[in-house]
Amino acid sequence: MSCDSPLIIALDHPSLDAALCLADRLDPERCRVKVGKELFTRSGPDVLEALHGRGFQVFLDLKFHDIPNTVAAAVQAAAEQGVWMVNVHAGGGRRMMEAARERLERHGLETRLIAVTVLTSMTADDLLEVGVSAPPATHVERLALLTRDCGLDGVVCSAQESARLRELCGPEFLKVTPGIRPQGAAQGDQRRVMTPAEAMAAGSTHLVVGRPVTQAEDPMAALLDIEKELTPPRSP
Ligand SMILES: O=C(O)c1cc(=O)[nH]c(=O)n1[C@@H]1O[C@H](COP(=O)(O)O)[C@@H](O)[C@H]1O
Repeated sequence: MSCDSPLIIALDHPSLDAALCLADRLDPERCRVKVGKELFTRSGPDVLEALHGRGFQVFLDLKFHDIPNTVAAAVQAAAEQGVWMVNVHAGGGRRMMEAARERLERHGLETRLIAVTVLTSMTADDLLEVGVSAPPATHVERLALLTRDCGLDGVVCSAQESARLRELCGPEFLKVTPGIRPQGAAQGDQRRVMTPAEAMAAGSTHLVVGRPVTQAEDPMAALLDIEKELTPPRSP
């Protein structure tokens, strides 16, 4: 099933059963889902098969970061399981990203390949501590340009960086943005956040939303509230 919603719901659950319980409360025509490290490490590829069977397009978010050959093989393995999108860390560098992209091309795999720039939990101080003295926005720009140059489909970034990246890399370049917080929602461990409407206005192409939907009493209602916020009001 294909889906044209920009919403990607992060199934950050500790077990296959818990993730499917949540997925069964969502509509695959109104969102895609993201499977991350904890869920995949616990459940393995079974979770992908179960979600595909329910009609969801899946973003496999394992943020690969290793030597080029290892990452290319991992990206191929993900794509062969039919995932819609997979990601690597842009910090892995040009040869790693090019190897991953070339591997997909060589095997005719159409999975979208994107790269994480600077995690939305990172502040300028966090970057400084790992040897990056540039402000987060500058480092994101550098990594996004490198990612585009390597022929990837887009980046994961904070919505606060989407507008600048739309200018630099063009509107077609995917800007997948976590750190989305509807008005009044708890920020949690996220630092560079925006509301869904602000993020789309800034040029994000996809919004990754976790806890504001998954922890809601009625997840589908929370998703529809976000959808409503994104739909421009009709003129009278
Ligand atoms: O790659 C990601 O999806 C990601 C990158 C990033 O920089 N920040 C970030 O929060 N994420 C993921 O996006 C989701 C955000 O979840 P919430 O903070 O609960 O909305 C989590 O699954 C994170 O792993």
